[in-house]
Amino acid sequence: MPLSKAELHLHIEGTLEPELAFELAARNGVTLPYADTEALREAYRFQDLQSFLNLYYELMAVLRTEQDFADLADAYLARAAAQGVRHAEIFFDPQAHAARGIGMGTVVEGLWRALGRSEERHGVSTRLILCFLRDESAASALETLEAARPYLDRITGIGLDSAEVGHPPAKFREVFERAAALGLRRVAHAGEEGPPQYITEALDVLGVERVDHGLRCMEDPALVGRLVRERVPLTLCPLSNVRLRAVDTLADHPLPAMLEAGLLCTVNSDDPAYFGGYAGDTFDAVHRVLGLSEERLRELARNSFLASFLEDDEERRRRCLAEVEAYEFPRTA
Ligand SMILES: Nc1ncnc2[nH]cnc12
Ligand SMILES: [Zn+2]
Repeated sequence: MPLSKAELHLHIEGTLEPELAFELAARNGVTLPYADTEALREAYRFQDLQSFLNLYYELMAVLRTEQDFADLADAYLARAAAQGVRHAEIFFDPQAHAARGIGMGTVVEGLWRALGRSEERHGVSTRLILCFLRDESAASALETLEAARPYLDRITGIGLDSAEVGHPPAKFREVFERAAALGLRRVAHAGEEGPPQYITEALDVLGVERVDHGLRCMEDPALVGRLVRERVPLTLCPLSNVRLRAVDTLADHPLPAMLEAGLLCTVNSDDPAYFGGYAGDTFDAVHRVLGLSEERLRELARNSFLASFLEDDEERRRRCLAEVEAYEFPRTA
C-alpha cells in the first residue's frame, strides 16, 4: 500500500505516454514524425523548458475528440491511483487545443467523462484547473476565460503555464481579476526558469494561493521568509527540474533545504510521461536520492492535502489526512 497523497501540479497533456500517442494517432489518422514509440522516446532529451514545450505541443495533435481526452485522463487516473494518489488537481491547456480547432467543450466534456467517475472507479477525487499560456497574449487569455464560462461548474481554478521568461505574471492581471470575481481559485507557475521577482508578482498582482514550482525563491532569503510566514504552498516537481535542467542532478535539488527552511513544500510530477515518473515514483526518488526521512515524506503527503482545494469537501480532506498519519512505511529487511 503506497502512502496517500494529492497531486497538485499535473498537466493532463503531459501524461500522454508514447503508446497512447500512437494509438490516438492511428484512431484519428494523424501522422507523427516518429517511426515508433522507441524513436519518440529518443526525442525526450531536453535542454530547457522551451525544448520540452516544442515536443509537448507537437504531440497534442493526436488529441481530437471528447473520447481522446477521456481516454487520456482515465489512463492517468489509473496510474495515479496505483501510486497512492487520492486527490488530483489537474491542469489543462485549452489554448493549445483551440489553436488546432478543438473547442473548449470537447476538451472539458471529454476530460469530465473520466473525472466525473474517477472517485468511484479509481478512488481519486479530482478538480480541474484551466491554464492560460503565458506566451500568448493577455487578450487571448481573456477570450479563453469567456469560452470557459459555460463550463465553470466543472472548473475549480485557473493557472498560468508555458514559456516563463519574458512573460511576467503582471501581463495577466486583468484575466486573474475577472477569474477571481467569478469565484475561481488562482495558481500560477513562477520561479521555474523565471526570477524570484515573478513569484512576488504572482502573489501580489495575481493573488495566487499556491505557487507552481517556486524553485528560484531560494535565491531571495526575504522572499523565502515571506513564503514561510504566509504559509504559501509550493508545488515542486523535482523530476521535471532535472529533465529541464533547472538543477544539474536530483542530488542537487534544494528540496531538503526548502523543507529545512520551513517552506510548505509539496512534490508533484508535472508531465510524468516526459519526465520519468508519476507521483509515487517522485516520492520514491526524493527518499532514495535526497535521503528524505520517512517523517519528511509524511510531511510532504500531509502538505499536499493541506494545500489542496478541498474546502468544498472537508470530510474527504480529513479522511485523506488520517490515512497519511496512519501510514506505516514498509520495513526493509
Ligand atoms: N513545467 C512546465 N512549465 C511550464 N509550462 C508547462 N506546461 C507543461 N509543463 C510545463
Ligand atoms: Zn507545470
